[in-house]
Amino acid sequence: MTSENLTQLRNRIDEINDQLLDLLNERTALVEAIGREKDKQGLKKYDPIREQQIIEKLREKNQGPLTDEMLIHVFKEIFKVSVKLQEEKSHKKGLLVSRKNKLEDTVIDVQGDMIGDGEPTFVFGPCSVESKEQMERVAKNLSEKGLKYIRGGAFKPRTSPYDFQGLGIEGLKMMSEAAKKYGLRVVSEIMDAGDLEAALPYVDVIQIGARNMQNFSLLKALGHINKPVLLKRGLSATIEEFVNAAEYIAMHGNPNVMLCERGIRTYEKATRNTLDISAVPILKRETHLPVFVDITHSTGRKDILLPIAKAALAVGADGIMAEVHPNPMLALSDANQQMSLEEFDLFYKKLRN
Ligand SMILES: O=C(O)C(=O)C[C@]1(C(=O)O)C=C[C@@H](O)C=C1
Repeated sequence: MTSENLTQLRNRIDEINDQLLDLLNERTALVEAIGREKDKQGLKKYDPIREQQIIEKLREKNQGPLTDEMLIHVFKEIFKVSVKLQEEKSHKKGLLVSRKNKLEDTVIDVQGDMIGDGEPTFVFGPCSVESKEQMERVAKNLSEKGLKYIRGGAFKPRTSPYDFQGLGIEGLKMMSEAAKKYGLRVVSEIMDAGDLEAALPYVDVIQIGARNMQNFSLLKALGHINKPVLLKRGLSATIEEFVNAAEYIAMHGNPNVMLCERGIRTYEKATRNTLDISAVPILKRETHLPVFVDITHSTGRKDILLPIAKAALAVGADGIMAEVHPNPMLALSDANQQMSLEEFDLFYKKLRN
Protein backbone atom coordinates (compact mmCIF):
# COMPACT_ATOMS: atom_id res chain seq x y z
CA MET A 1 0.00 0.00 0.00
CA THR A 2 1.51 3.35 -1.02
CA SER A 3 1.50 6.06 1.60
CA GLU A 4 -0.72 8.08 -0.74
CA ASN A 5 -3.25 5.25 -0.70
CA LEU A 6 -3.16 5.06 3.12
CA THR A 7 -3.72 8.81 3.41
CA GLN A 8 -6.75 8.62 1.13
CA LEU A 9 -8.27 5.76 3.11
CA ARG A 10 -7.68 7.57 6.37
CA ASN A 11 -9.23 10.71 4.97
CA ARG A 12 -12.33 8.71 4.13
CA ILE A 13 -12.36 7.27 7.67
CA ASP A 14 -12.16 10.82 9.05
CA GLU A 15 -15.19 11.81 6.96
CA ILE A 16 -17.14 8.79 8.18
CA ASN A 17 -16.12 9.53 11.79
CA ASP A 18 -17.54 13.03 11.40
CA GLN A 19 -20.80 11.58 10.12
CA LEU A 20 -20.84 8.99 12.93
CA LEU A 21 -20.23 11.73 15.49
CA ASP A 22 -23.13 13.79 14.14
CA LEU A 23 -25.36 10.72 14.13
CA LEU A 24 -24.28 9.68 17.64
CA ASN A 25 -25.07 13.16 18.92
CA GLU A 26 -28.43 13.13 17.16
CA ARG A 27 -29.10 9.72 18.73
CA THR A 28 -27.99 10.95 22.16
CA ALA A 29 -30.41 13.88 22.01
CA LEU A 30 -33.20 11.37 21.36
CA VAL A 31 -31.96 9.17 24.23
CA GLU A 32 -32.15 12.24 26.52
CA ALA A 33 -35.71 12.98 25.37
CA ILE A 34 -36.70 9.35 26.02
CA GLY A 35 -35.08 9.64 29.49
CA ARG A 36 -37.24 12.69 30.33
CA GLU A 37 -40.35 10.83 29.17
CA LYS A 38 -39.40 7.83 31.30
CA ASP A 39 -39.00 10.13 34.32
CA LYS A 40 -42.51 11.48 33.78
CA GLN A 41 -43.97 7.99 33.51
CA GLY A 42 -41.82 6.58 36.34
CA LEU A 43 -40.25 3.97 34.00
CA LYS A 44 -36.87 2.31 34.47
CA LYS A 45 -34.07 3.61 32.25
CA TYR A 46 -32.67 0.21 31.33
CA ASP A 47 -35.00 -1.60 28.93
CA PRO A 48 -33.45 -4.95 27.90
CA ILE A 49 -36.44 -5.95 25.74
CA ARG A 50 -36.13 -2.81 23.63
CA GLU A 51 -32.37 -3.35 23.33
CA GLN A 52 -32.95 -6.94 22.16
CA GLN A 53 -35.47 -5.77 19.55
CA ILE A 54 -33.01 -3.18 18.20
CA ILE A 55 -30.23 -5.74 17.95
CA GLU A 56 -32.48 -8.29 16.19
CA LYS A 57 -33.54 -5.72 13.59
CA LEU A 58 -29.94 -4.67 12.95
CA ARG A 59 -28.78 -8.29 12.62
CA GLU A 60 -31.40 -8.91 9.95
CA LYS A 61 -30.15 -5.90 7.99
CA ASN A 62 -26.44 -6.49 8.53
CA GLN A 63 -24.64 -7.12 5.20
CA GLY A 64 -21.10 -7.26 6.67
CA PRO A 65 -18.16 -7.17 6.67
CA LEU A 66 -19.05 -6.27 10.29
CA THR A 67 -19.80 -9.59 12.02
CA ASP A 68 -22.94 -10.00 14.16
CA GLU A 69 -20.70 -10.36 17.18
CA MET A 70 -19.00 -7.02 16.47
CA LEU A 71 -22.35 -5.37 15.76
CA ILE A 72 -23.76 -6.58 19.09
CA HIS A 73 -20.65 -5.46 20.93
CA VAL A 74 -20.78 -1.94 19.48
CA PHE A 75 -24.48 -1.50 20.18
CA LYS A 76 -24.27 -2.87 23.70
CA GLU A 77 -21.68 -0.17 24.40
CA ILE A 78 -24.02 2.45 22.92
CA PHE A 79 -26.89 1.23 25.10
CA LYS A 80 -24.65 1.25 28.18
CA VAL A 81 -23.65 4.89 27.75
CA SER A 82 -27.26 5.81 26.88
CA VAL A 83 -28.63 4.31 30.11
CA LYS A 84 -25.82 5.96 32.12
CA LEU A 85 -26.62 9.34 30.60
CA GLN A 86 -30.36 9.00 31.28
CA GLU A 87 -29.68 8.02 34.90
CA GLU A 88 -27.21 10.86 35.47
CA LYS A 89 -29.62 13.45 34.09
CA SER A 90 -32.45 12.10 36.22
CA HIS A 91 -30.38 12.06 39.44
CA LYS A 92 -29.13 15.58 38.86
CA LYS A 93 -32.70 16.78 38.87
CA GLY A 94 -33.37 14.89 42.10
CA LEU A 95 -36.62 14.47 43.97
CA LEU A 96 -38.36 17.41 45.65
CA VAL A 97 -37.87 15.70 49.01
CA SER A 98 -34.18 15.03 48.31
CA ARG A 99 -31.32 16.84 50.05
CA LYS A 100 -29.92 17.39 46.57
CA ASN A 101 -32.78 19.78 45.96
CA LYS A 102 -32.83 21.48 49.35
CA LEU A 103 -29.90 21.48 51.74
CA GLU A 104 -31.59 22.83 54.85
CA ASP A 105 -33.88 20.72 57.05
CA THR A 106 -37.62 21.11 56.52
CA VAL A 107 -39.18 22.44 59.72
CA ILE A 108 -42.93 21.89 59.93
CA ASP A 109 -45.19 24.31 61.74
CA VAL A 110 -48.03 22.45 63.48
CA GLN A 111 -50.26 25.11 65.04
CA GLY A 112 -47.21 27.06 66.21
CA ASP A 113 -45.11 24.08 67.27
CA MET A 114 -42.07 23.42 65.11
CA ILE A 115 -41.23 19.84 64.16
CA GLY A 116 -37.70 19.18 62.93
CA ASP A 117 -36.07 22.24 64.49
CA GLY A 118 -33.59 20.22 66.55
CA GLU A 119 -35.85 19.72 69.59
CA PRO A 120 -37.37 16.22 69.66
CA THR A 121 -41.14 15.92 69.23
CA PHE A 122 -43.10 13.32 71.18
CA VAL A 123 -46.37 11.87 69.99
CA PHE A 124 -48.11 9.59 72.48
CA GLY A 125 -51.61 8.26 72.92
CA PRO A 126 -53.70 5.12 72.65
CA CYS A 127 -53.75 2.80 69.67
CA SER A 128 -57.50 3.42 69.23
CA VAL A 129 -59.82 6.14 70.41
CA GLU A 130 -62.37 4.24 72.49
CA SER A 131 -64.19 6.70 74.72
CA LYS A 132 -64.30 10.32 75.94
CA GLU A 133 -63.06 9.25 79.38
CA GLN A 134 -60.11 7.41 77.92
CA MET A 135 -59.04 10.40 75.82
CA GLU A 136 -59.57 12.80 78.73
CA ARG A 137 -57.28 10.73 80.99
CA VAL A 138 -54.53 10.43 78.40
CA ALA A 139 -54.74 14.10 77.36
CA LYS A 140 -54.52 15.25 80.97
CA ASN A 141 -51.45 13.08 81.57
CA LEU A 142 -49.74 14.38 78.44
CA SER A 143 -50.40 18.02 79.23
CA GLU A 144 -49.09 17.58 82.79
CA LYS A 145 -45.79 16.51 81.21
CA GLY A 146 -45.76 19.60 79.00
CA LEU A 147 -46.27 17.48 75.88
CA LYS A 148 -47.89 19.00 72.80
CA TYR A 149 -49.35 16.12 70.81
CA ILE A 150 -51.85 13.34 71.26
CA ARG A 151 -52.38 10.41 68.94
CA GLY A 152 -55.21 7.92 68.62
CA GLY A 153 -56.69 5.86 65.82
CA ALA A 154 -60.27 6.44 64.73
CA PHE A 155 -59.98 4.66 61.37
CA LYS A 156 -58.19 1.41 62.13
CA PRO A 157 -56.50 -0.73 59.48
CA ARG A 158 -56.91 -4.11 61.20
CA THR A 159 -55.54 -7.36 59.85
CA SER A 160 -58.82 -9.12 60.57
CA PRO A 161 -62.05 -7.57 59.27
CA TYR A 162 -63.77 -8.87 62.44
CA ASP A 163 -61.53 -6.82 64.76
CA PHE A 164 -62.53 -3.39 66.10
CA GLN A 165 -62.41 -0.98 63.14
CA GLY A 166 -62.40 2.30 65.05
CA LEU A 167 -65.02 4.93 65.92
CA GLY A 168 -64.52 6.98 62.75
CA ILE A 169 -65.38 10.69 62.78
CA GLU A 170 -67.07 10.33 66.20
CA GLY A 171 -63.74 9.12 67.58
CA LEU A 172 -61.92 12.07 66.04
CA LYS A 173 -64.40 14.45 67.65
CA MET A 174 -63.77 12.87 71.07
CA MET A 175 -60.02 13.19 70.66
CA SER A 176 -60.21 16.72 69.31
CA GLU A 177 -62.35 17.79 72.27
CA ALA A 178 -59.87 16.38 74.80
CA ALA A 179 -56.94 17.84 72.83
CA LYS A 180 -58.49 21.33 72.80
CA LYS A 181 -59.14 21.22 76.52
CA TYR A 182 -55.47 20.45 77.23
CA GLY A 183 -53.86 22.47 74.43
CA LEU A 184 -52.68 19.44 72.46
CA ARG A 185 -52.37 18.85 68.72
CA VAL A 186 -54.02 15.77 67.20
CA VAL A 187 -52.26 13.12 65.10
CA SER A 188 -54.55 10.52 63.56
CA GLU A 189 -54.62 8.08 60.70
CA ILE A 190 -56.81 8.46 57.64
CA MET A 191 -57.18 5.41 55.39
CA ASP A 192 -59.45 6.70 52.68
CA ALA A 193 -59.21 9.92 50.64
CA GLY A 194 -63.01 10.12 50.93
CA ASP A 195 -62.72 10.69 54.71
CA LEU A 196 -60.15 13.51 54.46
CA GLU A 197 -62.55 16.42 54.19
CA ALA A 198 -64.69 15.33 57.14
CA ALA A 199 -61.60 14.56 59.26
CA LEU A 200 -59.59 17.74 58.62
CA PRO A 201 -61.37 19.97 61.19
CA TYR A 202 -60.40 17.54 63.97
CA VAL A 203 -56.86 16.53 62.99
CA ASP A 204 -53.65 18.62 62.97
CA VAL A 205 -51.36 15.97 61.45
CA ILE A 206 -52.71 13.32 59.08
CA GLN A 207 -51.04 10.00 59.64
CA ILE A 208 -50.75 7.55 56.74
CA GLY A 209 -50.28 4.03 57.96
CA ALA A 210 -47.79 1.45 56.76
CA ARG A 211 -50.44 -0.44 54.81
CA ASN A 212 -51.31 2.66 52.81
CA MET A 213 -47.78 3.88 52.09
CA GLN A 214 -48.21 3.06 48.43
CA ASN A 215 -51.88 3.95 48.12
CA PHE A 216 -51.05 6.40 45.38
CA SER A 217 -54.51 7.93 44.98
CA LEU A 218 -54.52 8.68 48.73
CA LEU A 219 -50.99 10.13 48.51
CA LYS A 220 -52.05 12.36 45.62
CA ALA A 221 -55.09 13.56 47.59
CA LEU A 222 -52.78 14.48 50.50
CA GLY A 223 -50.83 16.65 48.10
CA HIS A 224 -53.88 18.87 47.78
CA ILE A 225 -54.47 19.57 51.49
CA ASN A 226 -52.64 22.09 53.62
CA LYS A 227 -52.14 19.97 56.75
CA PRO A 228 -48.89 18.17 57.56
CA VAL A 229 -48.67 14.46 56.83
CA LEU A 230 -46.87 11.81 58.88
CA LEU A 231 -46.11 9.01 56.44
CA LYS A 232 -45.24 5.61 57.86
CA ARG A 233 -42.91 3.23 56.10
CA GLY A 234 -44.65 0.26 54.48
CA LEU A 235 -44.28 -3.18 56.03
CA SER A 236 -41.92 -4.38 53.33
CA ALA A 237 -40.99 -1.09 51.69
CA THR A 238 -37.41 -0.26 50.77
CA ILE A 239 -36.07 3.15 51.72
CA GLU A 240 -36.25 4.14 48.06
CA GLU A 241 -39.93 3.20 47.85
CA PHE A 242 -40.58 5.08 51.11
CA VAL A 243 -38.90 8.24 49.82
CA ASN A 244 -40.80 7.99 46.54
CA ALA A 245 -44.10 7.71 48.44
CA ALA A 246 -43.23 10.98 50.22
CA GLU A 247 -42.38 12.49 46.85
CA TYR A 248 -45.93 11.75 45.65
CA ILE A 249 -47.32 14.00 48.38
CA ALA A 250 -44.74 16.75 47.85
CA MET A 251 -45.04 16.58 44.08
CA HIS A 252 -48.79 17.11 44.26
CA GLY A 253 -48.37 20.29 46.27
CA ASN A 254 -47.93 19.51 49.97
CA PRO A 255 -44.30 19.93 51.12
CA ASN A 256 -45.11 19.30 54.81
CA VAL A 257 -44.30 15.62 54.99
CA MET A 258 -42.72 13.75 57.92
CA LEU A 259 -41.40 10.22 57.64
CA CYS A 260 -41.91 7.53 60.26
CA GLU A 261 -39.78 4.39 60.53
CA ARG A 262 -41.97 1.74 62.19
CA GLY A 263 -40.05 -1.47 61.64
CA ILE A 264 -39.94 -3.76 58.65
CA ARG A 265 -40.88 -7.38 58.11
CA THR A 266 -38.04 -9.83 58.62
CA TYR A 267 -37.68 -13.42 59.83
CA GLU A 268 -37.03 -12.21 63.41
CA LYS A 269 -39.79 -13.04 65.88
CA ALA A 270 -38.41 -11.51 69.07
CA THR A 271 -39.95 -8.19 68.08
CA ARG A 272 -43.20 -7.51 66.22
CA ASN A 273 -41.21 -5.91 63.39
CA THR A 274 -37.49 -5.25 62.99
CA LEU A 275 -36.68 -1.60 63.64
CA ASP A 276 -34.45 -0.46 60.80
CA ILE A 277 -32.45 1.97 62.88
CA SER A 278 -30.08 2.74 60.01
CA ALA A 279 -33.06 4.03 58.02
CA VAL A 280 -33.13 7.09 60.31
CA PRO A 281 -29.70 8.56 59.44
CA ILE A 282 -30.12 7.44 55.82
CA LEU A 283 -33.47 9.26 55.52
CA LYS A 284 -31.97 12.31 57.25
CA ARG A 285 -29.06 12.26 54.81
CA GLU A 286 -31.06 11.63 51.64
CA THR A 287 -34.10 13.77 52.36
CA HIS A 288 -34.64 17.08 54.15
CA LEU A 289 -37.81 15.86 55.90
CA PRO A 290 -38.29 15.29 59.66
CA VAL A 291 -37.97 11.64 60.65
CA PHE A 292 -39.91 9.90 63.44
CA VAL A 293 -39.55 6.46 64.97
CA ASP A 294 -42.61 4.52 66.13
CA ILE A 295 -41.13 2.56 69.00
CA THR A 296 -44.36 0.68 69.77
CA HIS A 297 -45.07 -0.91 66.39
CA SER A 298 -41.44 -1.59 65.61
CA THR A 299 -40.88 -3.56 68.82
CA GLY A 300 -44.36 -4.71 69.84
CA ARG A 301 -43.02 -5.11 73.39
CA LYS A 302 -42.89 -2.73 76.31
CA ASP A 303 -39.71 -3.92 78.00
CA ILE A 304 -37.33 -2.38 75.45
CA LEU A 305 -39.15 0.88 74.68
CA LEU A 306 -36.72 3.04 76.63
CA PRO A 307 -33.45 1.88 75.03
CA ILE A 308 -35.09 1.91 71.61
CA ALA A 309 -36.36 5.48 72.10
CA LYS A 310 -32.88 6.56 73.23
CA ALA A 311 -31.30 4.81 70.25
CA ALA A 312 -33.71 6.55 67.86
CA LEU A 313 -32.86 9.98 69.28
CA ALA A 314 -29.15 9.13 69.27
CA VAL A 315 -29.18 8.39 65.53
CA GLY A 316 -30.93 11.68 64.77
CA ALA A 317 -34.69 11.04 64.89
CA ASP A 318 -36.71 14.27 65.12
CA GLY A 319 -39.52 12.57 66.99
CA ILE A 320 -40.73 9.51 68.82
CA MET A 321 -44.15 7.90 68.68
CA ALA A 322 -45.47 5.42 71.24
CA GLU A 323 -48.77 4.03 72.48
CA VAL A 324 -50.16 4.83 75.91
CA HIS A 325 -53.51 3.63 77.28
CA PRO A 326 -55.15 4.19 80.71
CA ASN A 327 -56.01 0.49 80.88
CA PRO A 328 -54.04 -1.48 78.29
CA MET A 329 -55.45 -4.88 79.23
CA LEU A 330 -58.95 -3.67 78.27
CA ALA A 331 -57.80 -1.90 75.08
CA LEU A 332 -59.80 -2.73 71.95
CA SER A 333 -56.62 -3.07 69.88
CA ASP A 334 -52.96 -3.92 70.55
CA ALA A 335 -53.60 -4.59 74.25
CA ASN A 336 -50.16 -6.09 74.92
CA GLN A 337 -47.96 -3.39 73.53
CA GLN A 338 -49.44 -0.17 74.97
CA MET A 339 -47.94 1.40 78.10
CA SER A 340 -50.18 2.04 81.08
CA LEU A 341 -50.11 5.62 82.41
CA GLU A 342 -47.85 4.49 85.27
CA GLU A 343 -45.45 2.76 82.90
CA PHE A 344 -45.54 5.83 80.68
CA ASP A 345 -44.69 8.16 83.60
CA LEU A 346 -41.58 6.14 84.34
CA PHE A 347 -40.63 5.75 80.67
CA TYR A 348 -40.90 9.47 79.99
CA LYS A 349 -39.04 10.44 83.11
CA LYS A 350 -36.14 8.15 82.22
CA LEU A 351 -36.15 9.24 78.60
CA ARG A 352 -35.86 12.93 79.49
CA ASN A 353 -33.19 12.48 82.17
O1 LIG B 1 -35.75 3.08 23.93
C1 LIG B 1 -35.47 3.38 25.09
O2 LIG B 1 -36.21 3.12 26.06
C2 LIG B 1 -34.21 4.10 25.38
O3 LIG B 1 -34.04 4.56 26.49
C3 LIG B 1 -33.15 4.16 24.35
C4 LIG B 1 -32.14 3.03 24.49
C5 LIG B 1 -31.19 3.16 23.28
O4 LIG B 1 -30.09 3.63 23.44
O5 LIG B 1 -31.65 2.81 22.17
C6 LIG B 1 -31.38 3.22 25.74
C7 LIG B 1 -31.58 2.46 26.87
C8 LIG B 1 -32.56 1.37 26.94
O6 LIG B 1 -32.07 0.29 27.69
C9 LIG B 1 -33.02 0.96 25.62
C10 LIG B 1 -32.80 1.72 24.50
